[in-house]
Amino acid sequence: MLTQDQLKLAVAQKALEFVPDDCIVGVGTGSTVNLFIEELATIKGRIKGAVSSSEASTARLKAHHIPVFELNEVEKLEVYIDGADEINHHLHMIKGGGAALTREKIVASVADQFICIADESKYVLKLGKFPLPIEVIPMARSSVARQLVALGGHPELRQGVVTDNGNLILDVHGLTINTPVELEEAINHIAGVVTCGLFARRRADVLVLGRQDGVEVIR
Ligand SMILES: O=C(CO)[C@H](O)[C@H](O)COP(=O)(O)O
Repeated sequence: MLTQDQLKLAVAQKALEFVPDDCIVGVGTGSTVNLFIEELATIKGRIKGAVSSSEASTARLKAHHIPVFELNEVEKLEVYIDGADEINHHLHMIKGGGAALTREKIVASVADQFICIADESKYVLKLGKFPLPIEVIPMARSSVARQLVALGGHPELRQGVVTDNGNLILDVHGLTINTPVELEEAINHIAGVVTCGLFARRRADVLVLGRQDGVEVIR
């Protein structure tokens, strides 16, 4: 029986197959991506560098002497590699467990291919068991929370967390997510919401899924 960490390592290693030579790689955030950064360091001679989605990933990339580019210096990325908190068979995701959702969504938006790396515990029939993270401008915390309650959710302020952008995270429990694209748009239209952790409009293109019987690639 492989542990969750062993499954994460297996998908982090497999993800190298999706990294083209001479490219700048979009790099996500989280424990699975941390393992991917270790793997990326072993092939750093064949890439130009990375665009990072968080201060935490930037620090890890730099510690491995992988050049980190500002997104503003780069027109597009061939590939963006990131984890997820939940992913369904449409490759819609919930992300933001590491509070990096806004920068993740921005970097993912300029990538040709979004490769999601995840262990099988993340693969779900229906999104929503994992509370939906939403990045909120601090002054709008209460007004946004009230509108999320009107949508059927139970928002909870993530204690002690300030995002890399200086904002807050509301974790919304109990939402029924029947139509992820529509819900993502509805939440993103609430004044004061910076980004919602649904990645449905820009879903993953490939899921590299770590299972007990091997790594499965789902497109
Ligand atoms: O969205 C994220 C960070 O904002 C991560 O991708 C997500 O939380 C999964 O993290 P982990 O690989 O540690 O399970």
